[in-house]
Amino acid sequence: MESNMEGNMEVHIATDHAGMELSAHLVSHLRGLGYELEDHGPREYDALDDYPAFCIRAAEAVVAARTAGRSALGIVLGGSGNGEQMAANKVTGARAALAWNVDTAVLAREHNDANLVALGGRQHSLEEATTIVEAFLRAEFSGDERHARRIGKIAHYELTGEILD
Ligand SMILES: O=C[C@H](O)[C@H](O)[C@H](O)COP(=O)(O)O
Repeated sequence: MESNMEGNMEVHIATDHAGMELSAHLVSHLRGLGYELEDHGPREYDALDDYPAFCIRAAEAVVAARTAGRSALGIVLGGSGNGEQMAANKVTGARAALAWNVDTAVLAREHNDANLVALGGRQHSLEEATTIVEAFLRAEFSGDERHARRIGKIAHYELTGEILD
């Protein structure tokens, strides 16, 4: 049974240069709250770095942990969060949602069972982004049949190429 209790939750984080300040802040803040943080980089600031590898590695780690039965969520950061979300969503089993306020973050968990959140570091203050991320990590999937059914249709297409109406 998954639990979103801080002490029981792996959080995989990745960014590019545009989200590095936010990433460093979140790593330290979330560790302080008791989350088990794994930082997928980058290690050093490089204004010409490319987000796909960092985000794909974080998404792979989230999917692997959840497949192994562990509680895990991911955070991918960039200037807008757009490309980071796209990259993470190329990993089979990843459901990365771009959140821009607390509501979209909570709905991503409650309705879409998102396992990663994407955020734009250039779109929020550190405080606002932290509030959004915390809301995402604390929210839970509702489990409602209609939401599970819709997520199932996405997964079915991902795995088979068949579109279910
Ligand atoms: O979707 C992509 C992200 O927002 C990137 O962080 C952004 O494109 C990086 O922009 P730049 O290379 O101009 O710093």
